[in-house]
Amino acid sequence: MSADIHIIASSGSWIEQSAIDQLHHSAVLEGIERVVGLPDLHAGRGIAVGAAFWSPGHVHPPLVGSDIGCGIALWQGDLPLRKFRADAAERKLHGLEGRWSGDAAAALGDAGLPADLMGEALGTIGGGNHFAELLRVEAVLDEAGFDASGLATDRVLLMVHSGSRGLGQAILDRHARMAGGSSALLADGAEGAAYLAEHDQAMAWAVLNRQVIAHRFLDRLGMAGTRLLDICHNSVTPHRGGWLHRKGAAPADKGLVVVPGSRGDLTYVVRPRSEAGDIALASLAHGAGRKWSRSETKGKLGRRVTAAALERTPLGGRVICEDRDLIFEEAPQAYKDIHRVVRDLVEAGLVDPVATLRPLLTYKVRRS
Ligand SMILES: Nc1nc2c(ncn2[C@@H]2O[C@H](COP(=O)(O)O)[C@@H](O)[C@H]2O)c(=O)[nH]1
Ligand SMILES: [Mn+2]
Repeated sequence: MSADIHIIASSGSWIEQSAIDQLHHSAVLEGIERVVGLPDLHAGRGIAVGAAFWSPGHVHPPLVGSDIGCGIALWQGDLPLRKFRADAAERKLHGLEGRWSGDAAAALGDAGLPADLMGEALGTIGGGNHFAELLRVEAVLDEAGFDASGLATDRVLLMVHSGSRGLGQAILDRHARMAGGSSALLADGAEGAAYLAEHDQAMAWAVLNRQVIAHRFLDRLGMAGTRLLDICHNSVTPHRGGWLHRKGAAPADKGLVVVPGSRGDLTYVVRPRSEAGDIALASLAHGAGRKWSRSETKGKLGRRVTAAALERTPLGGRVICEDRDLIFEEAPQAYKDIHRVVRDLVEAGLVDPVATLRPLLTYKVRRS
């Protein structure tokens, strides 16, 4: 039997057939009863990204994926925007790839995690589309919502997108090996419970990771900061008596959400509508979503654009990315139109936009 599939996107939105095919494959997995595709839907490695899946009694580790707990945190720095200098910030952002010099064991212990749980990777962004980005408020779209958000128009903001690094991958691999052919685990069986316990640790580790990354960046820039939100978009959590898998989907039941476009486009801060009910499985788009795969992007841009040109963005932002392949793979052109994605969420009655944010400097990786 196939689950009910609901896709939230207008007819003009960019949704590839391969992503819809992947939703159909997931819809026949054991115990899956509801599937929702969000406007950032795109094909992933076997499982569509930008989607939510609900089952009354089964948990499927592949529907969360390898980067368990991946998410986005938004911090507000105490540096007044008028004092921000991109050249100085760029000079200061060094030495962030190596091991954190803080007390990882104590930080892990304080977060309720084993003191030796991958302390060596704590506070590192990782590769792919993970990033840390400095931004400022571009426009206030809802005065009352903005006042309640804690955001200020005259401060530098820091957005951190990272996850559980190798930890989530190891958990997924272990359970995939044990499961053999089928990915279904009974949530109240021994193996399901073991996966959920490890998943919860990886979620907590990822939240702590984003916190340490933010502290490292703020510290380098000589700022203090306050965390305004932290939202996981890869998870499986209890929902309406069953289990809700989110694969690249932000929760609509945890307060304000940031929906980033790309390093060359705006980010939206949105307030989920409480009256939206469960039409989207309490989930929202977690970004713009990819329009082109990584290899496609390199091929399409390779001859037309230089790596140096990609170090500056159409909105005047800067990019620190000393990995030549990655700077192409993550080019703004590879992503869908964020304004359209957010408009689809608004038209579906799921969110009210509060503000937009403009990127000033995006940090991906340094080699030295
Ligand atoms: N502001 C920025 N947004 C970015 C950047 N790179 C990607 N993105 C957006 O984030 C989501 C994250 O997707 P995930 O599937 O990897 O979790 C992606 O869909 C883009 O819209 C960036 O450098 N800056
Ligand atoms: Mn992510």
